[in-house]
Amino acid sequence: MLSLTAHDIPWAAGATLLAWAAYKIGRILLLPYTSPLRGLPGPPASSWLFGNVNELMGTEDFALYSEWLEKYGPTMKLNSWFKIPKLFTIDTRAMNYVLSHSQEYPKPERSRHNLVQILGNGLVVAEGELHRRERRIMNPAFGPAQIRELTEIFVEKSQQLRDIWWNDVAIRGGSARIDIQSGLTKMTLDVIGLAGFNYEFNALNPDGKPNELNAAFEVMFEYLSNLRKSYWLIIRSRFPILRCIPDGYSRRTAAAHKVTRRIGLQLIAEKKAALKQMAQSGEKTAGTALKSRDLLTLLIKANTSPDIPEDQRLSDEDVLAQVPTFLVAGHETTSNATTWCLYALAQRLDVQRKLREELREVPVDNPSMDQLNALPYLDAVIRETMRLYPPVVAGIRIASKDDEIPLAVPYMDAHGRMHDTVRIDKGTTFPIPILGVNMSKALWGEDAREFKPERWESVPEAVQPIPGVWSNLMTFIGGPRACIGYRFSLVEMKALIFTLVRAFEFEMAVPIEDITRKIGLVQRPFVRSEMEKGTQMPLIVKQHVRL
Ligand code: HEM
Repeated sequence: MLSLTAHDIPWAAGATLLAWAAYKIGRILLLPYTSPLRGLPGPPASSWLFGNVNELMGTEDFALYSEWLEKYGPTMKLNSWFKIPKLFTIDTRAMNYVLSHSQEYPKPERSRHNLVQILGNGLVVAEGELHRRERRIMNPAFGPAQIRELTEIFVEKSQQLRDIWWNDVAIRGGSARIDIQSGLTKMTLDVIGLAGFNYEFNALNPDGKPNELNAAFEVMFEYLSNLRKSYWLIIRSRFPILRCIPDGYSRRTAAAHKVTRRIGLQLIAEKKAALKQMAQSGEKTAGTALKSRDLLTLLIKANTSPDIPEDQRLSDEDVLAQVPTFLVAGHETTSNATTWCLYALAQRLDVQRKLREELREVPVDNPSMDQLNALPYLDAVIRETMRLYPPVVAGIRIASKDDEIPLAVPYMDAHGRMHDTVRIDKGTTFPIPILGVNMSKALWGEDAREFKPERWESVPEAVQPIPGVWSNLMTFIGGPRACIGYRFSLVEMKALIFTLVRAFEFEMAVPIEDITRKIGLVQRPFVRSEMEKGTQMPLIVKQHVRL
């Protein structure tokens, strides 16, 4: 009989570990021959090692995906490293299935880990029962009535940005090259500070002091922008065991998290005290009424409402986690979308003129939400921007069990057999190609890649089944995990475009081919010949003189 001595145990453990690793590696390497995805149509791998990875890294603007989608149909197999098959589909039924079964298709652990570094442990990363509870308590704060109340802030801050640009342009004789993205990002930070927490960032104020919360977020964004460049960060996000090794990133993000935590706790304490005072005095004074419209106050109010059973309420830690979530999720997304909107208008001067004519008809400078929503061409321009330039270009989910995903468009395998479902194994990742669906020629027609606000006068039948929460678009995705802040960002964007396009004319400052995009949390613009300057969108901004 075989007996192990104490001396043999490390060897036995080592051998078991090796056998386990060999088994795992063997299984991965055999996936091209064993995966249920192997029968799907798709492009051949350009090499055994890289699969299609190199081609996809080199593609810009989704061009290669579009080409393959046209060639292989809406559901295909792409080859990852070692030719491991990856599912890629823009099939509307498949997406609807995955998005509506959000409990069975959560976000993969590694993307949640990366999101936590920037957004905190809030709604974006919560899963299961906690997510359901958080969503129930937070939904009312993002309803139309609440956004109506916030519109005043959107308009005021848009006007502050307009006045800054107006002065910049005036001292240069009525026309100047301006990096519009920088001003827009400051504006949306100020807005989310005030509308989210009644907190003044003063980012637009040229004489304002550096803000420590803003500085903390810059550190977190540094983590994010390095995520695609640093092999160490990529490996660390895939192998959780490595995360305990301290490095510069983890030290800096931990320090930044300390700052957001301290300020978040202070804000929560202030809101609770204000609500208590309001409850005691029994009525709203003008000051408290104004303060009580911010998202955090509404969330705290909803969390203590008698409609929510005690055991369903969020802990202070859960409420605190929403502070960085609102700030990050609600800040650069909207400024980014507005940047691309002005870029699109700078290329289509006819659209810009038509829009300005509509906006100039409005007799007030401070429109309400209802006045903004009643402008049909502004609405079409925003929809078209959100279709062609979605700030978040893709999402990702992972199957928590073996499953069969239904398809609207069946696929034909290599043996000529038709399939109206795709079989997937537990652990299969499911990308949500937001940009791919928004730009699909099969769904939107041959002119899908063109900026045409007029298309919204009659949208094609084919887009009706797209499972987006807003406007047949995937921009805010759909289902129980759809963007909670979509109404907020749409009205904010309308206020910005309303104010800026009435005051200025926008033209390209560099040739169109010189503008490129890089994808981080959002797709940011860069100038090819000035990459060292970082993200920017220079446009020629001219004071609009009414004839
Ligand atoms: C143009 C602006 C915006 C875009 C394009 C956008 C896009 C998205 C997308 C695509 C998701 C889903 C991510 C995923 O599950 O993979 C999402 C979720 C979310 N967004 Fe937005 N967003 C925008 C503005 C906002 C604003 C203004 C806020 C808050 C003030 C916000 C808060 C959130 C939150 C909390 C979630 C998580 C929802 C959940 O999982 O239940 N977003 N957003």
